[in-house]
Amino acid sequence: MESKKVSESITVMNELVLPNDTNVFGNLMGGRLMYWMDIAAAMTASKHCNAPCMTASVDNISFKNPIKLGNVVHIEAKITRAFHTSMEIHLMVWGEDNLHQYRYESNEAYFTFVALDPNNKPRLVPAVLPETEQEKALYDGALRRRQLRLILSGKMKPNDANELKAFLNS
Ligand SMILES: CC(=O)SCCNC(=O)CCNC(=O)[C@H](O)C(C)(C)COP(=O)(O)OP(=O)(O)OC[C@H]1O[C@@H](n2cnc3c(N)ncnc32)[C@H](O)[C@@H]1OP(=O)(O)O
Repeated sequence: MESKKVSESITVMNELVLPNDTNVFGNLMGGRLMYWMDIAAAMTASKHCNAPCMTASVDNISFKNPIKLGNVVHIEAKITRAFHTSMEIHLMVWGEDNLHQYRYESNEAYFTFVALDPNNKPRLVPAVLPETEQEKALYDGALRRRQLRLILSGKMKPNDANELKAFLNS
């Protein structure tokens, strides 16, 4: 299976925060943002492997700054690395105030997707070819993040996580 570049599957999504999207403080609801992030990440995963994909896990999402009513939510989803049937997607989210022409960081997260075959069973995905320095750094870190999330979900024994152990002991 031929490797694919990160740039081949980037998704950029923009949404306007309307009153129905907000909480009692007049800011974007966290749950609505996670819904949009899931969609953006799923589009990147499916585009990378040309198959339908399921969300397998979501790493810690920390909300740095709330996004205000009337601002634009700008989401960028990029694949960092593919393993056998799973792919890690990195999401960056900004709020944009188009009237005053500035943007602010809202949050960042990693989602894991699994590609499915026509019988809804996991299927192999193409490898990722990182090109830029940032893509290479995200690619390198992906193996450790995968080991940590598999340990936390009870799917890997800590003793088997060699790269993570080496990193923690360095
Ligand atoms: C787009 C959406 O919103 S989809 C809706 C929400 N998502 C769902 O309902 C998914 C429900 N879960 C499932 O269907 C299954 O658990 C699946 C498809 C995610 C995984 O199926 P499993 O039978 O567990 O497959 P299996 O154990 O062989 O693992 C398949 C891959 O998933 C990875 N995986 C499984 N669980 C996790 C997890 N919790 N975190 C990260 N990766 C995981 C495995 O490491 C493996 O990756 P690899 O092939 O690259 O090594």
